[in-house]
Amino acid sequence: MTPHLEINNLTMAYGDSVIQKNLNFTVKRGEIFIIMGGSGCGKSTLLRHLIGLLKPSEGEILVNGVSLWNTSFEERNKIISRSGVLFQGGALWSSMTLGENIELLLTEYTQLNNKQRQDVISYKLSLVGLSRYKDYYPSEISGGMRKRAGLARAIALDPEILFFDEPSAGLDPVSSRLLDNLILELRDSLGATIVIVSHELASIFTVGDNAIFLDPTEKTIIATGAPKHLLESSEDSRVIQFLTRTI
Ligand SMILES: Nc1ncnc2c1ncn2[C@@H]1O[C@H](COP(=O)(O)OP(=O)(O)OP(=O)(O)O)[C@@H](O)[C@H]1O
Repeated sequence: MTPHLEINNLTMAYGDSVIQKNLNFTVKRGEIFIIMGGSGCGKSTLLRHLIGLLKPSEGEILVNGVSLWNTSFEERNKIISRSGVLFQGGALWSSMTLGENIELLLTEYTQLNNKQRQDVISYKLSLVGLSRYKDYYPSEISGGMRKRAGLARAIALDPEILFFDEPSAGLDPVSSRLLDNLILELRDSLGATIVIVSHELASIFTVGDNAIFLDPTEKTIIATGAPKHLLESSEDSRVIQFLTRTI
């Protein structure tokens, strides 16, 4: 079966500054895949490449077997429109209610009429436990609720693949655990593939089916596998140190 994502010999750079090189990995359909590594190693940069915001210096990214950059502009936009993204902080539009935040995407990208849009908004907010908050502004709800609202917006267009950048950043341990449970529920109910940048160990071990570990010095992947398996069997001190740290 074709992997949902296939990354071949990817090198990423800002100008002359190479961030990571020779990255090779695949993400299976329906998998929760974690991109991990210490601060500044290039996790968010990789995520920005996977969602088509940045163009590789070398190598290619295949989505369902189709190269993201070796294709037409229209085809690339079509691929990108089938993915949902939750950036750090939730990134909701603060001048709009939660309902309006979702509605904007539906108006832009679908032909749904007003009644259908309201039904989708109610359904997506109910999936993340925010049914009663449709008319609230982001500033009127908690940080954990804002993350969930961002999640509702990320799934507004029924994406096949979801990308999350540090979803539990800034959350207390309880909200973080609730968000992990929600991510698992969404994977099961939507059947979506989920790619998460994270350095939160509790979250990595709870939701991760598979993972890569980026190293800032070698500037490439130094470990691949299920996080629990890496913890038990990796012999690389950098990986073990990361997976057993206490902060
Ligand atoms: N737009 C940019 N232009 C130039 N350099 C950048 C840009 N964005 C990030 N970088 C650099 O690329 C490197 C990787 O950054 P990136 O944010 O991808 O790392 P990260 O692993 O996600 O870090 P963190 O865990 O701290 O969020 C860093 O050295 C950063 O300074």
